[in-house]
Amino acid sequence: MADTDQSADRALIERTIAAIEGPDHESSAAVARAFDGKVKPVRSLGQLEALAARVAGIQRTTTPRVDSPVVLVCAADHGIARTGVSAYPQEVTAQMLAAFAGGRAAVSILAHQADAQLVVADLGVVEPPQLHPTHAYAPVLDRRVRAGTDNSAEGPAMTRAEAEQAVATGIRLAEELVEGGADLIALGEMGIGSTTTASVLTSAILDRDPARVVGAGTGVEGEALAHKVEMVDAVLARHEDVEEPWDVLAAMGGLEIAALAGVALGCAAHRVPALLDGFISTAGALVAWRLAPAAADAMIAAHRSTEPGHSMQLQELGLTPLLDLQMRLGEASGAALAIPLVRSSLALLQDMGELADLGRDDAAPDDTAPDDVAPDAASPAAPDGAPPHGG
Ligand SMILES: O=C(O)c1ccc[n+]([C@@H]2O[C@H](COP(=O)([O-])O)[C@@H](O)[C@H]2O)c1
Ligand SMILES: Cc1cc2nc[nH]c2cc1C
Repeated sequence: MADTDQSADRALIERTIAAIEGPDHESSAAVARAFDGKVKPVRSLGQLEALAARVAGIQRTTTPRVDSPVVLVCAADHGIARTGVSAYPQEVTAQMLAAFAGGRAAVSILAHQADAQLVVADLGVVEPPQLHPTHAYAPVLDRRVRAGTDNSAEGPAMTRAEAEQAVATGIRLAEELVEGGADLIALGEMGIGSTTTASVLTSAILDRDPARVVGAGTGVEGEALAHKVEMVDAVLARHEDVEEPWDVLAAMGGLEIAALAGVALGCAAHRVPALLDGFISTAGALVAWRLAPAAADAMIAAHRSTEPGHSMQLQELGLTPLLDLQMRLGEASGAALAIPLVRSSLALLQDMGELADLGRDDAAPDDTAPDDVAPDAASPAAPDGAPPHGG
C-alpha cells in the first residue's frame, strides 16, 4: 500500500475519533419525560422507553427517527480457521456471501421482514464468491484488504497498516451508508473461524481466561472445543508482549472485525445508532471502544448470543441486550430481528396519546431523572489501567 493511502487512512481514523461528541443527555431525558405523559402507567413500556431515549440521545434530537435502516454484513476469512477450530470449512464464507446476495440466507429474510436494506462487504474472503445475475438481492461490495488473514498462532494475522486500512474501510462504509440516508446501521459479519479470533481479542482486551470466553461457535464440542481453547491460548502466548490496541488488532485479526470497529466509530461520529449483533460484531465494538470509549454511547445491543464471551463484552460496554433467543448464527440475524423493536419504540414515542388529554392530572411524576429510564444509556467506564494486550 502506498504511503499516501496509509496516511489518508490514519487521518480519517483520527478525524473520526475526534468527531465523536457523545450522546445528548437532554434529548434522552426529554424523551423519558414524554413517555411518562403517555396514556399508560408510568414506565410500563420498560426497556422500550429506555430504547427510544437512547436513540434520541445518539441522534441528538427529541424527535428520533429510524426510516432507512441498513443491515451491513462485513465478511472475511481467518488464517486460524485452517487449524481445526470450526465445525465448517473455510470455503463456506464465500458460499454464504452468494447466499446473502441470492436472498435466501437467514439475514436476507430477516432484513426483508424488517424493511431494511441488506449490504454485504467483502473485506478479504480467500476466494471471492462467484456471483451471477440471480444474486441481485443484496450488493456484495469489493472492499478487500487482503485474501484472508494469516494464522495468528504462528505470527501476526496482518500488518498494522492492513489493520488501519480495514478500520478506515469500515469508517468509509459507514459514511457512504449515512450519505445514502441510513439512519441506523445493524452490524453483522460472516467468516469461518471468527469466533476463535473474537475469543482471542475478547480475552486479550478484557484480560479474561480463554477457557471461560470460548464457546461452540458453529458447533464445536468435546475434544474439538478443548482444541479451540488451546488455539486461543496459543495465539495469546504467541503475542504476549503485544499491548498497544492497534498492535493487538493487527496481531490477532480479523479483517471484518477491524472493519466493524471502523463502522462503529463512523456511526458514533455521525450520530447514527450502531445496532450490534452477536459475539463477533461485538468484538468489533470492543475494539472501537478501546480506541474511543465514547463510541460505546452510540451502540445498542440487539441480542445476547449463546457464546459465553458475548455477555462479558456486553457487560464491559454497559449494554443490556434487547433480545435473548439463544441464537448463535451471526450474519446480523439478531440485529435485523431487533430493528422492528427500535422502530416500535420510536412509533410509540411519536404517536401515543397523552394522559393529560384524558383529563387526568396525575400524568407525569416530576421526579423523572434520565438515569432512571435509561440504565443502558450510562456511559460505560473508559478502559482503565493497562490490561495485558490492552494498551
Ligand atoms: O454472532 C455470534 O454470536 C456467532 C456465534 C457463533 C457463530 N457465528 C457465526 O459462525 C461463524 C463463526 O463460527 P466458527 O465456529 O467458524 O468460529 C461466523 O460466520 C459467524 O457469523 C456467530
Ligand atoms: C452455513 C453457515 C451460515 C452462517 N452464517 C453465519 N455464519 C455461518 C456459518 C455457517 C457454517
